[in-house]
Amino acid sequence: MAPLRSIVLAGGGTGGHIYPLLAFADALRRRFPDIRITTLGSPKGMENQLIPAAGYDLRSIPAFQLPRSLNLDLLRTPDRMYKSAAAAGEIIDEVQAEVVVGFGGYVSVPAYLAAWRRELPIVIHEVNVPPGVANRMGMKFTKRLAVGFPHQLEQSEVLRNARLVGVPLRTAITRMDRPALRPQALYHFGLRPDLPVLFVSGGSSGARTINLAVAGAAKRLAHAGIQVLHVQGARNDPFEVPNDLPVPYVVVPYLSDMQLGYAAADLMLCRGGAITVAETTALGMPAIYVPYPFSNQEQKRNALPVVESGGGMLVDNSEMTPEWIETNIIPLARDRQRLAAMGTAAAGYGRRDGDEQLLRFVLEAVN
Ligand SMILES: CC(=O)N[C@H]1[C@@H](OP(=O)(O)OP(=O)(O)OC[C@H]2O[C@@H](n3ccc(=O)[nH]c3=O)[C@H](O)[C@@H]2O)O[C@H](CO)[C@@H](O)[C@@H]1O
Repeated sequence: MAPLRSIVLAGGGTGGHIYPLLAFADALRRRFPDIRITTLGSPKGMENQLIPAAGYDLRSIPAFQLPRSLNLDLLRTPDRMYKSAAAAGEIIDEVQAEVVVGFGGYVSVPAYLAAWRRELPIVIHEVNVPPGVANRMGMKFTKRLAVGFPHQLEQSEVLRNARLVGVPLRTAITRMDRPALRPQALYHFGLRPDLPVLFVSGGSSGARTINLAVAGAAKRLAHAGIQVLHVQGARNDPFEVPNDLPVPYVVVPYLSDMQLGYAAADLMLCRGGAITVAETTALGMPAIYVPYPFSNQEQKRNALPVVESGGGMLVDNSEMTPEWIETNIIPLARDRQRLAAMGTAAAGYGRRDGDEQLLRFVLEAVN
């Protein structure tokens, strides 16, 4: 099989689209050290921080906003879409890309359109049910669809014939030896080795409801001997945590080295974003999922199979209160046996080879 020489990866907006793109870029680089990897992003998304920091070439193309629901008139009318597609096409031509792989987010649509006009192979990676608007538009241009989870094949008509590849995850996470990294991670955050750690993260943007509930339960958690490592989300308002707690409660705005958080944690409290679920299960991390309530139930669908297999708990956003935490999280965090059983069940659902499986699928498309 001839080596791939040049590829364009498109995806942007939040971490949920960008981290899989980066993990896939790493897999490409490992397999084809000389490959030219060009990423397409929009001027304002998180890709502008995350992609250059990971050492990849990011090209911005003019942004245009898609509606939350699919409307095909968009493909016929707006100038801005064609301006974006022209910009994407110029980049595709310049780098002589052999294939375009998209991960969703508005910026993927012009990349799909430009690749289709050039008759280049297009591969779409989708992690949600229902699929995101951008990827659903992309499906007009290609039948090469890859998904992250088994439930997507069952629950979405348009994804029924997709290839199940899993989610490309960062090797810092998939290749991590959690027990070995734990002492360093605890030291890094100033946490104690003798008490359980609750790791709180509301996805790439943070989650206000979870932040306020956990902060409101800070005293009760601390007096029960439970430490908290709390990622508040870079753009979220700060919240008050009492400063006279008997055990550590550590607040950080964002974790670039997410593996350190996972290594320090005994139990996670999180939203149900697809990449988060892929990571917790790949690591066998017991987790309490609080799905974001305003996104077509997609986060509930992500978390439900894990919870049904015994790997976690599911809580409605409206029930996420300090009282719920006291009643449910405190006993769980202190029950090592139950945590271990949940972790084993979560690991049974998780997979670590999404990057390699997607690479295989893309190479099939090119050859
Ligand atoms: C509100 C909303 O619409 N959220 C969507 C968004 O979630 P969101 O963008 O929050 O993405 P996910 O929860 O799927 O993934 C978050 C990613 O950010 C990383 N991370 C997070 C915090 C941090 O401090 N450091 C860090 O590295 C996590 O390790 C993970 O890799 O995209 C997901 C994937 O399309 C969807 O399933 C979610 O429904």
